[in-house]
Amino acid sequence: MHSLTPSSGISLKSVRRPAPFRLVPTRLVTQCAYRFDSANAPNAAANASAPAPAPPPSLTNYSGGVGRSRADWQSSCAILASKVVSQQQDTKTAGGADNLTAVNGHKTLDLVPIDNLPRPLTITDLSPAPMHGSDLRVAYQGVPGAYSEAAAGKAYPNCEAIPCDQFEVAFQAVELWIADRAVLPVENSLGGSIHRNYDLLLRHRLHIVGEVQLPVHHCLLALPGVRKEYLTRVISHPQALAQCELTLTKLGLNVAREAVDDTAGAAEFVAANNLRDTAAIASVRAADLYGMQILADGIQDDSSNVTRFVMLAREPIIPRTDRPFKTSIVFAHDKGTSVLFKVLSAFAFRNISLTKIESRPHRNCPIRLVDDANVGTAKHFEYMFYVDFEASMAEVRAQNALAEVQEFTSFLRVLGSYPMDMTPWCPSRGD
Ligand SMILES: O=C(O)C(=O)C[C@]1(C(=O)O)C=C[C@@H](O)C=C1
Repeated sequence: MHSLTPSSGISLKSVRRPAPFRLVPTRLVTQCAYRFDSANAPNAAANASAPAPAPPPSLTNYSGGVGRSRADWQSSCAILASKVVSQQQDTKTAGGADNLTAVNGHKTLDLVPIDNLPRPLTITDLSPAPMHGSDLRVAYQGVPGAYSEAAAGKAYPNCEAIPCDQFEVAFQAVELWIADRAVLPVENSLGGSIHRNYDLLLRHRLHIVGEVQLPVHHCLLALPGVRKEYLTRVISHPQALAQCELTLTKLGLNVAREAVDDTAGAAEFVAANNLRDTAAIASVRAADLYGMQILADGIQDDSSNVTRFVMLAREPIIPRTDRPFKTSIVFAHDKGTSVLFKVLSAFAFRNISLTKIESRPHRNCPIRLVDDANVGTAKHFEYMFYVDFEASMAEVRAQNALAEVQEFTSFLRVLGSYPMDMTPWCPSRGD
């Protein structure tokens, strides 16, 4: 896939927008608050699939460890935040406590956490996490005009949307306290699951705190004056290309399809490079932002094209029973798929509906060999199973179902228990 980030050498100076965040690779894993997270249990597959990373170099002298208390966590994040490189921050004064304070918004952070002693709680430790409103910083993958930005706005009206060049960066932005939430696509009604984000949900320790379903209305965008006949290439996010596959053919476009990082980034790329033979599939907002002409409107293969996004936070929300909730879990068993029926029965017996099941390769143990002296060796694939079910973790039936599931699984983690998106159905529009 092409990357359209400024690092690809393409000058985007003509388009004025905040540059997406890019982070230096670093990993930090928080502790999971859910009772059913067996990641810390001996032999847990989670440990195999998401091993606690060695502390990054700047933390190697930090004998207090990471994640033992909220205060430790904040200090660690402050240090890790100093590793953040963004184009925005490059222009600011480099290094120093002031810089970190600006990034994290915690004026009282002690940035030299040398000793083992627990740090006293401060008033900032006790303040509740922001929920809605203009102060909330929400990370998304893509550039302004991406559907993920629209999803962030739907989930948290008036939030400050923070563009990130990769999904992984959006996770890290929350872990490093640069953002309060991340909003990430997990599945589309036409294109299916966004597998990368399932894998990242497991690798990182953020919690799903909500979901939004966004009608996705695609347009074919080209530079002003360009006609369809001039086109030799259409570029967009692979999901968007997949969602418009049939319509592109129906439009009689004999063009190469090329995948890039995000839809709006595709529009920006065409505009910034004055490409008259290339169209982008993106939103109406992207057309406005990057001065593109709409050659065809509503080109998704199905008018009810919807993408489901999840909202992620450092802390889980407290599950409730006064409104419809969904719970997302991931589990594995070292005896392969034979456990699946038992797990599904645990929900069926309690009348709990499953809304989604997804399997992904078990990264640490992808193949299981079963030797039969007479016949040879069977090579079975091993999986992580992701299940969404319609119940809140505050409900006894959900707790009992998971207690039963835990008996059959070598690893079980609750990714989040959160309110379902119950907004009235309104099919895809161009706004
Ligand atoms: O490229 C974008 O605009 C995105 O927000 C990403 C994304 C995706 O990953 O599926 C989101 C919604 C649409 O389904 C198409 C693309």
